[in-house]
Amino acid sequence: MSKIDQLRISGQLPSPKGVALAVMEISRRDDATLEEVAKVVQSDPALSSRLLRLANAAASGGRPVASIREAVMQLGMATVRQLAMGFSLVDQYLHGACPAFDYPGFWSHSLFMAVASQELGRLLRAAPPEELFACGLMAQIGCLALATVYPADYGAVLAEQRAGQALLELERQRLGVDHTEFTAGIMADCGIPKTLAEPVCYHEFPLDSGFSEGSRPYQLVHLLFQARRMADLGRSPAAERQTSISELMLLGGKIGLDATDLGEVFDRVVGQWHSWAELLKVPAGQLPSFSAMSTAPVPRPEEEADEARTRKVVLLVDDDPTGRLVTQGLLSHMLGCTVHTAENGKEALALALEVMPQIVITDWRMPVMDGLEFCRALRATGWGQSMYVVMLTGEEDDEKIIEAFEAGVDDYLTKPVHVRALSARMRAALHYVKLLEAWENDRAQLKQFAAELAISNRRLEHTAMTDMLTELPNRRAGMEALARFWSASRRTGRAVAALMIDVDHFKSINDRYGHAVGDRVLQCVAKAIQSAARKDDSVSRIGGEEFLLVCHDADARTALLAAERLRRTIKALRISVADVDIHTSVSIGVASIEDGMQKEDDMLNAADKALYAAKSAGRDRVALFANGKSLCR
Ligand SMILES: Nc1nc2c(ncn2[C@@H]2O[C@H](COP(=O)(O)OP(=O)(O)OP(=O)(O)O)[C@@H](O)[C@H]2O)c(=O)[nH]1
Repeated sequence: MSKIDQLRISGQLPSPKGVALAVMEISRRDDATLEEVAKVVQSDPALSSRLLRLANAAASGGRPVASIREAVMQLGMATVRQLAMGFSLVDQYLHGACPAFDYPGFWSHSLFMAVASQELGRLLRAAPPEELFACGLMAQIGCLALATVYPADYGAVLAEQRAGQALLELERQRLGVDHTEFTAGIMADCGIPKTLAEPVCYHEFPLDSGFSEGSRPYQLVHLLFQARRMADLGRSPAAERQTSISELMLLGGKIGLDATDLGEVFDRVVGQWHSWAELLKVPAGQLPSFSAMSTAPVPRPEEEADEARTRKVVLLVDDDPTGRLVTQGLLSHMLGCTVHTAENGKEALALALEVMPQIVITDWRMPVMDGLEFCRALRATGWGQSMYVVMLTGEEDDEKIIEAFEAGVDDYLTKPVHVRALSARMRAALHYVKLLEAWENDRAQLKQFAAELAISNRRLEHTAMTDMLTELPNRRAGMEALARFWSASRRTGRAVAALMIDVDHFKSINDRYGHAVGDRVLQCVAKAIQSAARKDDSVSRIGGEEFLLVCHDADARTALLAAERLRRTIKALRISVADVDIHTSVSIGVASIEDGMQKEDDMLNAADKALYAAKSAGRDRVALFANGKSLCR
């Protein structure tokens, strides 16, 4: 004999009493009439008013139902029996022996589920709404039964249960039986037909039911699951409501309920829940309207506040409008993403370029361009490389999944989309996006550092190679230029010449006018040399009042002519500083590349010798050193 049978025989299982029991007995007889049932019901004022209320709700819009007989006729014998049972149980078990079991809370939740089942049933025409009311009310009666029969052990089970953990496993471990078995047993005792009792027993895990999609039990089990989730929302903390709403929207899509219908049903259910709770003396908390809850900002922990400010952009591609709407709702409400939607890959590709999403969630099978083609096209672009792509698929086949990964998807999610699976996948996607952002940030910073470094290196280099007074290349730069010109000449066979220019009697300018005026004279001479030189020649300041001009493609004659021109230019300079006009002159030593010269220094030394000759010859003149001799002009 099963545990339940033993308990039933010993009278320990929760069971209806009084009028409900009598209704049950009568309705079991084949010759029972509605009049008999009505008569018994009338003897219980509480039951009478409750049945009248339901009958009037069922007849909404029509003539009000005033008599119990009419109410019983309207509801039908089976429904009256089920309701009588349910109400009888509520009345008897508002308190109990298990201190850990929240009896009023249990009935409040069951009542919410009853009203939600009824209203969903009315909308979807899945079963008579009043029968669904009774089913909703009794859907978790097994929990009450376990708390009643095993108060201590069940208390321990409840204490052990972690947030979000299903009770069934714990119950089986501790008690050797779970609440769904008790629910099934009690529903059978109450005469609830198997066609209703079975979906009720599977309502917590509809996917385990194995009911074929589209069948009536399938519809019922999902309807009850939806009703259960609505009831769960009734008691969930404010911070979790948006997640629950998103899940409800997802589930609603499965039973053909769009977001507007769902919102309307939910608000209606809450209203009825309150008046039923008053009637049955069970608590019912206050709830904001469905739309208020779905648009309320989600309270987030401190560390997530930044993330909330920078909403992630998601592109959702799905040709199924319901699936798209539901997933969009989950992404925006639950995860705070900005969601753009497209109906096929082609449309999505254009939209991706426009909105640059960080995450792409795409269906596989779509008209025009399917998810696989879309993903390949996206990955072929430069800008689509770093987007995180999740493929929605009904395919479980490994080969197919591999094909998707080869097309460039980062992850996949099996359809129908479940809220927990979507959240888990989105967690991974958001983690990737966060890392990518951090990396891009680092890269941008590195780029900036590199640019700053390059600028400062250029500045340093400029400083190291430039004479600060005249802003001409300094000696080091002048020597490097000389070496370059020399090598180029060697390579091309073209001539090269060096002109060493020295300001005459510069010391006396310093002595007479002061250092600052001397500086000014040096600047003016430097400028004059620079202006006289050809664009590609090299001018540098190689000593205090000494400059070097290196001319490419210049033989001795050309260099001499240039030097003479330069000497005259400087001689003609009128340098005005502090109301004084200063005139100066330069001596220039010229040398050009000659046979026998081994390196650039040989030419430089030759120019130096020529300069010495020019100075010695009286200054303000040009001298050439060629073939081992200096010649002054
Ligand atoms: N104002 C100023 N004077 C400088 C600078 N660099 C070197 N001098 C001066 O330039 C003068 C060079 O004098 P000298 O080497 O005797 O040459 P000089 O007077 O031009 O005589 P000759 O070259 O023989 O014509 C020195 O008095 C240095 O102090 C500078 O940057 N600014």
